[in-house]
Amino acid sequence: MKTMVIKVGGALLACEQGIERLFDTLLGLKQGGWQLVLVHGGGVVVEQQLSANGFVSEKLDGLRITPAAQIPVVAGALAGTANTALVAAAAKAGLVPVGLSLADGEMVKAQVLNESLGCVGEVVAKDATLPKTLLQAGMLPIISSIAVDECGQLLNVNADQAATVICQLLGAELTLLSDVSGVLDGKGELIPQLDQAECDKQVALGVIEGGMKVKVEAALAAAKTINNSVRIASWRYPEQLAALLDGQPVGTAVQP
Ligand SMILES: Nc1ncnc2c1ncn2[C@@H]1O[C@H](COP(=O)(O)OP(=O)(O)O)[C@@H](O)[C@H]1O
Ligand SMILES: CC(=O)N[C@@H](CCC(=O)OP(=O)(O)O)C(=O)O
Repeated sequence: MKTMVIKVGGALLACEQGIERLFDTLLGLKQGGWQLVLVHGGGVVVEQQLSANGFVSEKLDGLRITPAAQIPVVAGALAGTANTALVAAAAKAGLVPVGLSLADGEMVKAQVLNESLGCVGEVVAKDATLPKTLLQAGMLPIISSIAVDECGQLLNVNADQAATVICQLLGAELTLLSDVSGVLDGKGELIPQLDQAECDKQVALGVIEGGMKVKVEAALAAAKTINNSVRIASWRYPEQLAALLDGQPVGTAVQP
């Protein structure tokens, strides 16, 4: 059976209608014969909860600097608030979700990415037993981007990088759904196709930056591993979800 990893992030967690439409789409894809894994971020929820706890948060090149004192709040926001909200909505839509984080079932191996970012992790694929077992049972794994390293330290992983690693783990297709309709050029127009050379050019020009730079780099890494294009599109627009359901081209195709 074909497997697709779908990643959602951005303001989705604050958009009830968006969540409902997403799971209706996932239900349609499942009925169309796809095995699905949902990987999620929730930067908006992280920011709300850090600020409610009196923390100020900063990003560096699209990655959140995560001091050790903040990781309990970040883990609570992503593996708790965001994950359970998505599990609840998936169950309501008639799917059989299982809420997980990257820390479960030895799916990945994690380590600190760079001491200067604090408790931020980088991950590589390890053992696919857990998600494969759940998929065979017809369930929908919903995975947050919280990992644990070999010392038992909780780590905050960018959710696009988390999705790439789960895609690599399963040899699955990958679709990254964001707030924006895809990668945009200097005039704000959608770039339908992007390869490494074009990506390097747009990054050097400063057209692709911040969270989108992290996303495109994660998409390129995944595309090369699976030797297939990776889609960057949006959960926001019903017509993009409909196209995804119909197997039509949508958003930006990142080419290996
Ligand atoms: N060339 C670009 N095309 C589209 N978005 C871009 C581009 N460069 C930077 N961005 C920014 O990247 C954001 C998407 O990245 P991010 O916020 O990390 O998404 P998500 O939270 O969905 O993972 C956009 O909302 C936009 O502000
Ligand atoms: C290290 C790092 O940047 N972690 C991200 C994890 C969540 C995420 O990636 O959320 P989106 O997909 O909504 O952007 C963060 O703390 O915001």
